Amino acid sequence: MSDESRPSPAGPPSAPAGAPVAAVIPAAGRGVRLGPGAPKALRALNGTPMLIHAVHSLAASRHVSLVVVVAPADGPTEVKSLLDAHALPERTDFVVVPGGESRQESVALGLAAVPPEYGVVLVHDAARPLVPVDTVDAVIEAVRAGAPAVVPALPLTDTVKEVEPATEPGAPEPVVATPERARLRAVQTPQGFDRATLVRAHETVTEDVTDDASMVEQLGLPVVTVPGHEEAFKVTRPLDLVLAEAVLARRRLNDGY
Ligand SMILES: Nc1ccn([C@@H]2O[C@H](COP(=O)(O)OP(=O)(O)OP(=O)(O)O)[C@@H](O)[C@H]2O)c(=O)n1
Ligand SMILES: C[C@](O)(CO)[C@H](O)COP(=O)(O)O
Repeated sequence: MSDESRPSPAGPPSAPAGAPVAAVIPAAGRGVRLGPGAPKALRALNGTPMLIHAVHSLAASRHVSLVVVVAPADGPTEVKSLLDAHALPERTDFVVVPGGESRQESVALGLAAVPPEYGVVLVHDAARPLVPVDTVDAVIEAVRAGAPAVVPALPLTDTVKEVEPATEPGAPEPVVATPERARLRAVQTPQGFDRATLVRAHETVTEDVTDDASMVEQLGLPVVTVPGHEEAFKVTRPLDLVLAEAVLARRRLNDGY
């Protein structure tokens, strides 16, 4: 454990009280599941790039004083111009770094650009552009209260089956088990961390994972949930673009966003 963490002889490492908060936004993915086009984070939602919506959502929290955007490997200049072209809160600093081949690598590159004084680090998918600020703040509050890792989570509405994956696309897959749905959660971002814990997780875990919190689980440290939000959904497939634009239209009607 690094000296940056709060001394905690009896418990897990935790962020120093009142530690400043940085957000790392991985935005370097191609968006293959969305279909052909520009990198997903640069595609427009109601005329504004998804990434700009995501940056606004994180910078809306008065606790977030640094945002590190992890751009497509060949796109930092374009992303810097995009950030310059949009009005963003003056109390927040913005940094852009090039991303890697996988989400995990991109997060590690973004994390390396966070100065050590930021004791709390959020990792937020650019592909979740509409996360409400209350969700962001709930994650920050739980990390500041002493949890080394916090994830926003929602109960599932579908029943989930474990299968023996087919080797050919579309082939029937034998069902192996039906996990008890009441014990399952779908997790979202931002995921929040004591900075030293996240750095250690990225230094230690080398296998592929699909979220950062699972790396902390592998260290044997506790990860806790806070309530997620249905508007924090991930834009993954084309129908998600329709939903995101509908959410924006509803917000515009309700509060002029
Ligand atoms: N090499 C990568 C891959 C993904 N991401 C980011 O990680 C987040 C979650 O990934 P996902 O939704 O899977 O995005 P893509 O990898 O772009 O999607 P796909 O798998 O459909 O290509 C996105 O904000 C994406 O930009 C990243 O920064 N670097
Ligand atoms: C991190 C994440 O958004 C949590 O649900 C998710 O695991 C990212 O998955 P993806 O397949 O890389 O989009």
